[in-house]
Amino acid sequence: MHQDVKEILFTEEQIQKRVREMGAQITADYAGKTILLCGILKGAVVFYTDLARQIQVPVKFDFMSCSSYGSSATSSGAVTIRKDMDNDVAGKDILIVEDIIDTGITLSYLVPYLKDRGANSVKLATLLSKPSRRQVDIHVDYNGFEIPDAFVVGYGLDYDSSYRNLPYIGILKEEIYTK
Ligand SMILES: O=P(O)(O)OC[C@H]1O[C@H](OP(=O)(O)OP(=O)(O)O)[C@H](O)[C@@H]1O
Ligand code: HPA
Ligand SMILES: [Mg+2]
Repeated sequence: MHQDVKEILFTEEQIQKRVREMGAQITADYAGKTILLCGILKGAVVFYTDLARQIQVPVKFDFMSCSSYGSSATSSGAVTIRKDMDNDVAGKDILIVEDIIDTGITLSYLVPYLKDRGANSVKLATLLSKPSRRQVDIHVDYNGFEIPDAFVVGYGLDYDSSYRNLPYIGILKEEIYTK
């Protein structure tokens, strides 16, 4: 285990099992359709590539970049779009893929943004959810795990751009982000 990690919440095996279940559910729900998978850079990348390979209806890949955390452990509250999708979203069935929903500020900004541009449907797949921290009420269609109010890293999730490549999800030691 990495020395900055206090506790492992989900092992590689537990994550893979849950991602397979989510892929099966999405495959069943989208039968006969093509999904435009919109990954939110950068945290979602690891989950995105695993989830996409568990979905058995046609998918197209696309990404957006919009950041609110920067190099902090708390949300700035302001969402800025750094990179938009390349595809025209009108008439498409979009599945937004996120690593985590925390305050809900990022997703509550993105969903109306895409719906207003004429998407046929916009659904959400998040690997993690921290319900105790929610500031905006938002419906998540597919969620992997609910987690307690702790800052987590690994499997794509970072603190100040580090730890994204850890294969598990762990709680970061408080002394790392309070110093
Ligand atoms: O529900 P919220 O409180 O809005 O938090 C969730 C968002 O914060 C993180 O992104 P971040 O801004 O850290 O960018 P990153 O994915 O590049 O790390 C995470 O990947 C989500 O996009
Ligand atoms: O717990 C978290 N870890 C990493 N990034 C995050 N963005 C929102 N919450 C978190
Ligand atoms: Mg981040």
